[in-house]
This record gives sequence, C-alpha cells and structure tokens, in this order.
Amino acid sequence: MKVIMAEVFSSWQGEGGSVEGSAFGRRQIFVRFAGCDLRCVWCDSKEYIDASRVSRWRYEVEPFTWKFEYRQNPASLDEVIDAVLRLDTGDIHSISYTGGEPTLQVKPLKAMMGRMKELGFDNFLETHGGLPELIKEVAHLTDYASVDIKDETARATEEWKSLVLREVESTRILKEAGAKTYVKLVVTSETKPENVRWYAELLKGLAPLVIQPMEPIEISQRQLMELYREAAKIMGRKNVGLSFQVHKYLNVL
Ligand SMILES: C[S@@+](CC[C@H](N)C(=O)[O-])C[C@H]1O[C@@H](n2cnc3c(N)ncnc32)[C@H](O)[C@@H]1O
Ligand SMILES: Nc1nc2[nH]cc(C(=O)O)c2c(=O)[nH]1
Ligand code: SF4
Ligand SMILES: [Mg+2]
Repeated sequence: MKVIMAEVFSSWQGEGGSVEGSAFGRRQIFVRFAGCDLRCVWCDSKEYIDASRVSRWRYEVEPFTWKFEYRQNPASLDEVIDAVLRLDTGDIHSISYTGGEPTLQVKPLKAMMGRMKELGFDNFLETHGGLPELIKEVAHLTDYASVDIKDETARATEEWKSLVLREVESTRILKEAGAKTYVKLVVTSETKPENVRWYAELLKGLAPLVIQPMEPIEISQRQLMELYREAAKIMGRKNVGLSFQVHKYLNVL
C-alpha cells in the first residue's frame, strides 16, 4: 500500500498541556502525512500541505541527531513502518500521526495504525477533525486523540462554523469509541471571547479543552487568561488548560 509521506522522526510530544488525553512530555515517534484540505494562516507545516509538491519524504536515522535520509514519494507502508521501528528506543509512549492531515489518506493510516497496534504500540492521532466520516474509520484504532477546533482567526476555510461543528462531531465519535480525547484551540490576539464561549458550550461535558497560543506568540497574557476564564466558566475549572509548543523553545523536532 502506498502513502504520501512528509517525515518520520523521534521526539517528545511538545503540545497538550495537562488535560486528560494529553501525551505532553511523552516520548513519541512522529509520522507526518503530506497533504491537507485546510489552509490555516499560521500553519507551521505549510511546506507539506500540498501533497503534489512533496516529492520526497525524510526519516530520521537516529533520535535527536537531526540526521535524515530521503526517499521518493509515494512511500510504501512497509518502508514507513521500517523507518518507525528503527527509531524505537524502548521508551516510546505512542506513535503520533500528524501532518498535514493524516485522515485524508485514511486507507494507509488505518492499515498503519492496525499494524502498530499489533506490534504493541499505542496510537495518538493529531487531527483537525473536519472529516467525521474518515474519523469513523480509525476511531477504534485510536488510543489518544488531539482534535483541533479551528478558530475563526485561523481562516482555515470559508465554511468556518460548519467546520467547527464537524470537529465537535469527530470528538464525539472518538470519545464514543473509547479514545482518550482532548480538543486544542489555537488562539491569537484577534480571537473573539464570544467564539470561545461558543466552542465551550459545544464541548461542555464532552472533552477537555487546551488553549494554545499561535506561535510566534503575539497574544498578551491578559487576553489569554480572559479566554481561559470564559471557557472554564462554561466547561468547568477542571476541564480547561493551557498548551504551548514547547518543542519549539527547546529546539527539538
Ligand atoms: C500541523 S498540525 C497537523 C495536524 C492537523 N492538520 C491539525 O491541524 O490539527 C499539528 C498541530 O500544530 C498546531 N499548529 C500548527 N501551526 C501552529 C502555530 N503557528 N502556532 C501554534 N500551533 C500551531 C496545529 O493547530 C495542530 O494542533
Ligand atoms: N515535539 C513535537 N511535538 C508535536 N506535537 C504536535 C506536533 C505536530 O506537528 O503535530 C509536534 C511536533 O512536530 N513536534
Ligand atoms: S489543518 Fe493542520 S496541517 Fe492543515 S493547514 Fe491547518 S494546521 Fe496546517
Ligand atoms: Mg508541529
């Protein structure tokens, strides 16, 4: 089976804060799929969102060395799994599937998740959740899920409100399938408190929320805490947390 890959590397999970379902600080092998159907203005993986322009993928040869080898796309599933297994250091909490949007290539994603479970690994899915029909295909193989809600300021799509509703639906599907799931909201200084209140109403009783400032950070601490408080007032004080992209500060992948 073929898949359009971006990269495979070893790191620790740098996002997620301290809510249930987060794997923040855990060792992971990251499998980054090429291609995305959204266009978040602040996306830090822009070079991978047009799959047709990702002619080759890279895999790290040894953890934390920044040494890569390159292969042509499309990759075979077996070569991707080999690249993952050679990075297994015996302390791996879970395999992170990210992108781009991993669910867009749902057939190889599903096959790979099934294979990694057989090999004894847990699966961590990082997704925008905009495609609940595809989430349904992999929910039973997902141990952990981080589902983004795209704020209006991300300008991810013209159909922003319906995207949010689909993301909430994906969260519901993952929870019902037994995946430990949290929702991540990237915020900017332009994020409207009324929008955060809307997301919080939708998520209340469903899944915890982490609020993650867009990098590079431009939102003030005061604004950030105001958004936090609005969400916590609706969802409950134990169901909201902050998340930062810590890997960027520590200069790891
Ligand atoms: C590159 S995305 C890939 C997974 C999926 N497409 C998604 O958006 O959830 C991985 C994570 O990085 C976050 N992210 C990307 N660029 C960011 C930035 N500039 N600041 C903060 N978070 C960012 C996304 O919100 C998402 O949670
Ligand atoms: N260390 C590290 N943690 C991450 N958490 C989410 C990431 C992603 O790009 O999906 C990511 C990433 O690229 N590196
Ligand atoms: S959904 Fe994820 S990969 Fe796609 S543009 Fe937004 S942040 Fe980037
Ligand atoms: Mg990233």
